[in-house]
Amino acid sequence: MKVFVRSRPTATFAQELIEILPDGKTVQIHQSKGRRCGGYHAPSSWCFQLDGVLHLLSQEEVYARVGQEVVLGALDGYNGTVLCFGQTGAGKTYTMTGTTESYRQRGIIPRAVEQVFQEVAKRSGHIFSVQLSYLEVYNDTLTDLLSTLAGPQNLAPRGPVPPPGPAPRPGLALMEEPGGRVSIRGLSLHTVQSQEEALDLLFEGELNRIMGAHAMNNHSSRSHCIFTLHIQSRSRSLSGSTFLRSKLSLVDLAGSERLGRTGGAGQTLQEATHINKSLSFLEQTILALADPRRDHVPFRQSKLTHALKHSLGGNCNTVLVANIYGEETHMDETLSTLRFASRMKSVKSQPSINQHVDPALEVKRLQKEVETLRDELSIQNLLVNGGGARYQPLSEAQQAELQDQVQRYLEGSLEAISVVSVRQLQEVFSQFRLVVQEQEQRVKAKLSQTYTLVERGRADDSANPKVRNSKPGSGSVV
Ligand SMILES: Nc1ncnc2c1ncn2[C@@H]1O[C@H](COP(=O)(O)OP(=O)(O)OP(=O)(O)O)[C@@H](O)[C@H]1O
Repeated sequence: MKVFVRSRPTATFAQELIEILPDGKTVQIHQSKGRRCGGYHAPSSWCFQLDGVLHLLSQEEVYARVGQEVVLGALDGYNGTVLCFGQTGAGKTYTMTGTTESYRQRGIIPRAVEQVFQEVAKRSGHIFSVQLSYLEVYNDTLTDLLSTLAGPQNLAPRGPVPPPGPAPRPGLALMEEPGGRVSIRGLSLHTVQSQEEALDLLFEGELNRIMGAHAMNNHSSRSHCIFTLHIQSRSRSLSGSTFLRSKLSLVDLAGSERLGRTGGAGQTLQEATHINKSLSFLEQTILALADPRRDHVPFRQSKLTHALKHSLGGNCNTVLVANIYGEETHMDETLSTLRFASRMKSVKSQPSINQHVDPALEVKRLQKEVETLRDELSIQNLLVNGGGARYQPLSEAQQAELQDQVQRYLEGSLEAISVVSVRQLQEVFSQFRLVVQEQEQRVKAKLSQTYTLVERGRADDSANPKVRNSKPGSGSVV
């Protein structure tokens, strides 16, 4: 897995405590004097090796490092996930969605949508279909952020067909299918044809997200959100029945909070408890995934980890952005975010292309192949074993049938002529000869309306040019 660290810009960045090494990939944390970590005597420094430190980089630069490759992979049929993780207020939503105040500050999701549609326009050799869904996990409950827009046709086609009339909004449920695949029953899928349509849905979903204010962020996400693009593509040139289907999941996790610091009470406190609990389950899951001796990974401990089962490792290209707020007062949170990041880095994934076969098209293809093989076999039998059929002339009806086939073949309405005997083969060839002769006659007749046709090699014409006008607007052709 790829892991980056992004620091939120601040005038009071703790540069003595957070050292970014010149390789741009290593962060060293130095202990401040007399400091203890979590009640223990902490070592004097920690070193974290990552894939990149995104310090004071613009949204565009962050996208180029974090998002571009994963999006290209998704268009090639690989599942991809980008996750933002970190303490509250460290810049996860800014990284993932950006701000609506300025177009330049748009985040990974709108840029990924833009790149997907740009690539779709470039790849004219493929037919693409793009659908999206937007899921929220709030207090361990799943919510469809786009359910208000979902017609019954958009709901995942599982379970009994709903009765006509306004669709009741079913609760979402995580379903584990026989092959271990996790799907979310009831989550609406929306087909989008353009970047604009996709962004409209993103903003609609954003409006439905649960946000709250607390001492450290007055616009804090109180839930985990998973925006997913479902991409399907089929080659225009290959008439085969295979197609590619991939999922690009863009995940904005709620931030970990130290309850005393955020000053929450009542609902905010309850939310924070849920957020911290689900993040701690996420850490346990990552720990298990990173440990090759563990054969059980506790994905089902929480809705968040269960929903992310196929987005963490497995056959997916996963990138984590660990957001930190590099001020001295947040050193404990920074340290724990970096620890999470380095655990995530040791999780192995094996990205593989998601190729599928369309069963209906595959049956048609196989039926056609069986027919062709049967025809070839009967010709082979006739050629090898002989047999009376070869010498029997075709009946008039058989000849007419073949003639009709040849005509339709030449017009383009018939893909192949069906031939099962040498006699028929000969008849097809003679039909072709007839067609060519008729064409020749027609061309000659047309030319002689305008030109005088002269035979090549005639003595009195030997000095003639090949085409000679005999009257204005006409000539002769050799
Ligand atoms: N790289 C950055 N550049 C400019 N502003 C930033 C950056 N990162 C974060 N901010 C600003 O910091 C504030 C908090 O960021 P944001 O809401 O993204 O944090 P968060 O990690 O999503 O918090 P929470 O977990 O509480 O939802 C926002 O006003 C955001 O615009």
